[in-house]
Amino acid sequence: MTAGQWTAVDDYFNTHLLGADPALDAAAEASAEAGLPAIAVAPSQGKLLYLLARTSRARSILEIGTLGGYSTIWLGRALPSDGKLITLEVDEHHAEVARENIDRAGLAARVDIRVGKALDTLPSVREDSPFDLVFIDADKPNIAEYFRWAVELSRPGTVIVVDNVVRGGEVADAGSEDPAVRGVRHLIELLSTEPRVEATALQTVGAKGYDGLAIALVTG
Ligand SMILES: C[S@@+](CC[C@H](N)C(=O)[O-])C[C@H]1O[C@@H](n2cnc3c(N)ncnc32)[C@H](O)[C@@H]1O
Ligand SMILES: [Mg+2]
Repeated sequence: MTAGQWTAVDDYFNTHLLGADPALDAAAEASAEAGLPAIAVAPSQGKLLYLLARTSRARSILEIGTLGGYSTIWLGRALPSDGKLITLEVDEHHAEVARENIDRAGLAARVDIRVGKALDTLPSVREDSPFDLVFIDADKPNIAEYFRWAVELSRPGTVIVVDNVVRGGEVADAGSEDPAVRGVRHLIELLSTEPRVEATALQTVGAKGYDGLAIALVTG
């Protein structure tokens, strides 16, 4: 299997299962033009988030790591018109680009972007909890701490999704000194010992390369 094949299969699935999407295409283009890094979820992963939110009938969503709002738009679309999504972003420029993208997608009324380090802004979202779905996609060294917060802000039935847990396969290396790998390994340890969740993790390939995500259900 080559990266070319992964991309071809992604293109094939996306053409048939996702179709044209002017608002998301515009968000991706505006983000690239504004100089944001190309680290948003892939379209098929965005749709997975959307489907998970629909499946769990989410009315309130918390996202950690907004970038240009690409995943925010997917998640925001899954909400009913009176639903709410809070997204946390440290970079004011990213947040500004996201605001425009989310506005263009017609979701401004449902989405609240809070700027600051997530560990500083998370206490402020306690009053909006419990959330029905939490998507963690920010800096990886703090990923376990974000997961702890996600569980605190959940109820039984909440779905927690954590992106980018494979780190090019290095996650299996117990000796890695990469802070992102160590952060993810800390998360996996927490997932295996936290009695209030059941979890799994999946490796993924596609146009955006090799990576993976963890999914947890809060059970107690
Ligand atoms: C991978 S990107 C998010 C991609 C986005 N979820 C998507 O798929 O469209 C990670 C984002 O987290 C932000 N970030 C990094 N450290 C952060 C922190 N301590 N608190 C909040 N956001 C942070 C970065 O600025 C960046 O915009
Ligand atoms: Mg990600």
